[in-house]
Amino acid sequence: MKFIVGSKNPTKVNAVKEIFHHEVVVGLDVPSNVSAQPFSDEETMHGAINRAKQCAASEENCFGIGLEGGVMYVDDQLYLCNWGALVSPDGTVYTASGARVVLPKEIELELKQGVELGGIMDRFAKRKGVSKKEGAIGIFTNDLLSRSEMFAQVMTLLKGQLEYSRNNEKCSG
Ligand SMILES: O=P(O)(O)OP(=O)(O)OP(=O)(O)OC[C@H]1O[C@@H](n2cnc3c(O)ncnc32)[C@H](O)[C@@H]1O
Ligand SMILES: [Mg+2]
Repeated sequence: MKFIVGSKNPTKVNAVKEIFHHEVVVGLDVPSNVSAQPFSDEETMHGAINRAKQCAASEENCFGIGLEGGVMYVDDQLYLCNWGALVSPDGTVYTASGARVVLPKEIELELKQGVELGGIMDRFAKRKGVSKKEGAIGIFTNDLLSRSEMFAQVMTLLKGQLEYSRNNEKCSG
């Protein structure tokens, strides 16, 4: 079965390949239909769902996957957040969120001025292409957890939910 991921970002495509390693996995650029820099759990989740639905609709009988990064407040502290969505060929939508990490105040201030986190992170970490490699989560965990590993965890949550619902359908059917 083919898995179409709504991004060409290697951290996302590789995470799906790692978890669905027996399947055909391809990246497809589709719009998230939310802000380039989502600013809440809800907006980030909808970005993931929008991407997954477009991927699932792009071909017959395939799975669509959307992975979306964003930021969200808990009280007055800004966190990095991540969401994933999987749409099965029958149109069922599964969602899961990833690990969160606190973002420093100076990054929050730049984000509030409308700058995307990807660009901010490169300047902050004095590295290039952070969003396509270790990610903000890699930088702020001293490279203990990469963006790809975090997305792989989200994919595990989605795969597990898909398997759970298939097993339960069998039991009740
Ligand atoms: O091509 P796409 O799939 O859009 O990949 P992206 O890197 O832009 O990823 P998102 O749209 O999901 O993320 C929204 C913004 O937040 C940035 N971002 C999210 N998580 C990040 C992370 O862990 N490290 C660096 N930037 C991150 C990202 O670069 C974007 O500017
Ligand atoms: Mg983006």
